[in-house]
Parts: sequence; C-alpha cells; structure tokens
Amino acid sequence: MRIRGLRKVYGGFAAVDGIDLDIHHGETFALLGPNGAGKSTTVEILEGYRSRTAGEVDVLGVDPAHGGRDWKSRLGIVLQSGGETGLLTVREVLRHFAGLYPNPRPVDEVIAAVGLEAKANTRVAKLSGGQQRRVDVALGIVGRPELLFLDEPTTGFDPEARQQFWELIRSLKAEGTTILLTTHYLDEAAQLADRAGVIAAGRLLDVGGIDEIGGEAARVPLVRWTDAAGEPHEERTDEPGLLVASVVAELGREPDGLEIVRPTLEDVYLDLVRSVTAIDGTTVGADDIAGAVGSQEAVA
Ligand SMILES: Nc1ncnc2c1ncn2[C@@H]1O[C@H](COP(=O)(O)OP(=O)(O)OP(=O)(O)O)[C@@H](O)[C@H]1O
Repeated sequence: MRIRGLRKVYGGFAAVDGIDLDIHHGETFALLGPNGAGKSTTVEILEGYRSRTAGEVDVLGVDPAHGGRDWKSRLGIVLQSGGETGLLTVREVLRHFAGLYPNPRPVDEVIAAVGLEAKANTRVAKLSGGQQRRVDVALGIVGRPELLFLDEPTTGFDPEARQQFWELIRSLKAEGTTILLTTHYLDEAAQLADRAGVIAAGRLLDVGGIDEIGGEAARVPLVRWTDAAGEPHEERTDEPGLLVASVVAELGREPDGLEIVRPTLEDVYLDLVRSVTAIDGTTVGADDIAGAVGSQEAVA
C-alpha cells in the first residue's frame, strides 16, 4: 500500500493534511492518534469508502477511488461502528456474507475463531455489545482477505475476548494477511503491530518499528528512589543497573521507593502527541506540528 501527499479537506478544514506512508505486504501496521486526528478518514479513503481531495493512493495495486468488485473482495473491513443487527442469527449472517466472496473461510471456523460458538444460533440483535463487535470482526475475516482493515476492533471486548482476538490476528498474520489497525489501546498496538504511525491534526508525526517509534531518547529507562533525607529522586539513564549500584553504595542499604521504569509504547505515544497538543487539549495546527517535530522518518 502506497500513500503520497494524501489530503482530505472538509469545507475549509484539512482533516488529512499531506500523509506519505507505505505499508508492506504481510505486515501489521498500527495507525495511532488522538480523537479527530484523521485516522478513520485516512482508512476510509484506503477502503474506497471516502473520496480524497488530493494525493495518490495505491491499495493492492489499485486506486481505491476506482476499486471494483474484485478488488473489494480482496479486502476485509471492520468499521468503527459496525453493529450488524437484525433478525438473522450469527451463523446466518456469516453464511450470507461468505456467499459474497470467491474463496470464503468455512463459517463455523470463523465463528469459533471469534469465540461465538455458543451464540451461533442466536439473533445478532440479541447479543451483547462486545459479542456484536465479535460478529463485526467475523464479517471482516470471512472472505479470507489479503488486506484487513481493523478500525478500533476490540472496543467493548472483555479482557479474555481481547486476548483471544490477539491470537486470531496473529494467526491471520502468520497466513500472510496484511493488517492495518487503528486503536486507542496502546498495549494492543504493542502486542500486534510490526510498525506504527502516529497521526495528529491530519499529519504523521512519526513512523517506525513498534520498538523504535518516538526515537531512542524517549525509551531511556527512568530510575526513581528516595535518599537518606527522604527526598525523592528520578533520573533517566541507559545504565540503570550502574546508577542503582551507586545509589546503594552511597546509602549503604537498599534504597526506599526504588523503581526502574522502562517507557511503554503508551508513554512514548503520549510524549509525541503532547508535544503537539495545546494545553487546553485541542490539537494545534499543521504548521505548528511541522515545526514541533522536525523532519519525519522516511519509510521504504
Ligand atoms: N464528513 C465529515 N465532515 C466534516 N468533518 C469531518 C467529517 N468526517 C470527519 N470529519 C472531521 O475530520 C477530523 C478527523 O476525523 P476522523 O474521524 O478521521 O478522526 P479519527 O482520528 O478517526 O478520530 P477517532 O479516534 O475519534 O475515531 C475530525 O475533526 C472530524 O470532525
């Protein structure tokens, strides 16, 4: 998937403001960003559901603005607000959708993969919110997609369902499926994605490997301890062991309140996004972002 200079303007407002991005075949890519950043707009353009104002987009070798039925059958889409309701049962709705694809997965296999065996004969409208979301996921994968779009797929899932979903995504990835995931759960992105992009105010702030994004400096461990006088200290260091050893030597005993904290993807993400977010919580303009983050890392 290749995106160059993508823009989407609503009225005078640029929701997507010049995005360049490549997503490689077979990778799982997480698109991260605060509410209103432009994630869904970008994803919907890639899915062919939304027109773009400017830029070039290539998805599985096709411009989504002109993607026909064959192209669509190669995609799997889990929209942000699916909510497949109505009078059909889980198995019936999946059978119906499976019939629209040339090479669908067996319906019962899909039902098992999303953990809905016990509800296969229940009407979708009678399922809980989290169970309906699992139906959305099932509908996204029943066509055996080459490219799967997951827009906040696990919203409303209980912790066990989320773990089960992660296993499902790993197995799809192992089969070679390319996956574009948007999520507000940073642990989910860290668990599943090979690479991530952070977007705010329609611009990509950073793109990189899930263990690299934000740069090395953002991942330096933080050591916290309390000294003999009861004063709290914290220091960032690449050599936390040596720092702890020197603190122990100085105190002559185990330090109180000792902690070594390694920044998580969530910490790194929050640092990135806060650097371009105004104090009142509104995201600043695109020109300010360009100044704040400097040059973006190019992706292959
Ligand atoms: N049809 C529309 N008309 C006008 N503005 C829109 C339209 N759709 C989206 N927007 C605006 O574009 C911006 C980006 O919205 P988008 O839904 O892409 O954000 P998002 O990153 O997916 O947010 P969230 O995390 O809340 O889902 C928002 O400011 C939104 O209000």
